[in-house]
Amino acid sequence: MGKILFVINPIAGDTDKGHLKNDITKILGSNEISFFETTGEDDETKLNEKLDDVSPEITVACGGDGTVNLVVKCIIGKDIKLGIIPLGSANGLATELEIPADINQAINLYNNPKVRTVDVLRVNDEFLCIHLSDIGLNAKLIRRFEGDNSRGMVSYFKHFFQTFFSKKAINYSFDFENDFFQYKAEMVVFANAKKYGTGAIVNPVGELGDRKFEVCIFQPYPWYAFFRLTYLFFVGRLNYSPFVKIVGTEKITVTGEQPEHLQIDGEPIGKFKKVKVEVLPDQILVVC
Ligand SMILES: Nc1ncnc2c1ncn2[C@@H]1O[C@H](COP(=O)(O)OP(=O)(O)OP(=O)(O)O)[C@@H](O)[C@H]1O
Repeated sequence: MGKILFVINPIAGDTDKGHLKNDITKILGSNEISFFETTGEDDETKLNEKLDDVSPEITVACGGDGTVNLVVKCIIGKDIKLGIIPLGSANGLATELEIPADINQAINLYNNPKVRTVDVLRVNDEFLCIHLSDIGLNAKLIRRFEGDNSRGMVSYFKHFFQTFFSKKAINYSFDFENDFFQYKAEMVVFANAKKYGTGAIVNPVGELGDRKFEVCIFQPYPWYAFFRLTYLFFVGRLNYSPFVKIVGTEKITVTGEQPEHLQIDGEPIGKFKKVKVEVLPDQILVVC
């Protein structure tokens, strides 16, 4: 086994990671291991320097989806495999890949690593998304929550209700290279995967390595449809709702009548009127 670099986000998930390095060294003692800690500032440049220095075979994101996204940005196009130790408040990709939530079991995977190929999405020619991105309702909620120092579940639900009760639908045009349509929508999801870290299955037909992604369009619905919609969300049957359109594609440009919040892999990116998404097939080998 070649070198393994562990990228630790010390603040992810708000948990104590004091034992992490020791646990990794104990479980993987016979391997050549190095560590890199994120600071939240200029991590991409610093991690790229570390990768040049260490030349690892595997780089393991120890954190949530934001840390995974950082590692993917730095290893894409290089001959380096991705690993994940799920330590974030949102571990959407790790859950999707069925990486054990038990940290020691997740570390133990590197004693006998098996890999699978996953696609990556490129957003507005600039950002990479490996899990889920969306514009509208959810992105606005994430932006509000991230901007609140008080975090935690109480804060999350406060922002959830504030965002939910002030939601509005706007007109979007959907330009698939060989098709074009317009809909009013409250939220548009660009889904490489199936489900959010909460377990809500936004894209029942999602597959991480199918060389395409799905556009999930949430249209406005009457209040009484809320309960069925929530049920369908959690049992993975949103494609049975008349208010949700799910379309598979390799490329799309979505243009809203006004700029809307965009989030990528759980990180708020800003407001955009136009969002172009394309799949980069078979980009990453991930240990799972
Ligand atoms: N040392 C640090 N101090 C402060 N912020 C950091 C640090 N290292 C990374 N970050 C920030 O952590 C975020 C990524 O967190 P990640 O998604 O992996 O975990 P998380 O627990 O799910 O976090 P969040 O709830 O913020 O999404 C990025 O916004 C990144 O800039």
